[in-house]
Amino acid sequence: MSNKIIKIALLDMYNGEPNQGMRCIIDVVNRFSPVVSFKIFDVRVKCELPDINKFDIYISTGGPGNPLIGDGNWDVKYYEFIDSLNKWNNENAIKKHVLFICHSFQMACLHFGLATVTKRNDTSFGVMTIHKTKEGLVDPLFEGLADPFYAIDSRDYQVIQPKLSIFAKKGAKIISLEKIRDHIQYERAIMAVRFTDYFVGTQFHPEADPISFVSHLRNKDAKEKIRAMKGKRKFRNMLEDLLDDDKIYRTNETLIPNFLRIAINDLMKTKKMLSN
Ligand SMILES: NC(=O)CC[C@H](N)C(=O)O
Repeated sequence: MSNKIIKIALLDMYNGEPNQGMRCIIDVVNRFSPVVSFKIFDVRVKCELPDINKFDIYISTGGPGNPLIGDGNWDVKYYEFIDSLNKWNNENAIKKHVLFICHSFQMACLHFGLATVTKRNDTSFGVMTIHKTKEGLVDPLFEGLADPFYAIDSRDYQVIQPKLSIFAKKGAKIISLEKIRDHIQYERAIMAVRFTDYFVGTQFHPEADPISFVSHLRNKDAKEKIRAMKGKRKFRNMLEDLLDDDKIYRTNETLIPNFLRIAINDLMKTKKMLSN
């Protein structure tokens, strides 16, 4: 493995299915290539998980299917792995920073007992507005993003019914929420959680770039499905949103870079302190 100072593990949760997420995450991580190197772990197909002694930063991706169900093997190991990172952070000065995206975010919320995960009535797919909570307004993950900001959402499941007493007990915070939906009976889903100072997760896809979205829509069936779901006008508006500098481009250029910058600064500081 390379000698670059900071080592990143990418936990591929895509179960071998074609996706845009990995390419986008690698693209963002490569913007930090002077100081970081990365390695990919195929969690669901090969049950691969990194050795926590060897990596500083972890990005756990989105993925297909029901987040409540694993195969009894990779999911058990994955949860044990999260526990071992948490334990590490409680016992060591040099911290492990983790970003959980979409499927991984849902699994982390379940694992920490913070909320309920249910299937939505319909798929959520497209450019969405994401609303910061009061705590989200001051969270460094969102620095440089407006309120609301825009992100790509792609999911059938939702994290709802937060158990606020468990949030309080663990010091976790809801930092963003879904837009207010048309029908009043729907609760707004949780779109991002700060689990600890070092673990944070988003329901949406902060790695997505406009090209990845358009590539997805080159599949005719996918395109027709989304167009039928949204109606022609909303579909066209969504395509226009992709071109705006301050929407998907802004989120792609801001959120994961914030996460990485915060983690790298913290690691450099503590590693230097300990070597003095
Ligand atoms: N893009 C994703 O990671 C989707 C997460 C989950 N499989 C869902 O459908 O809600």
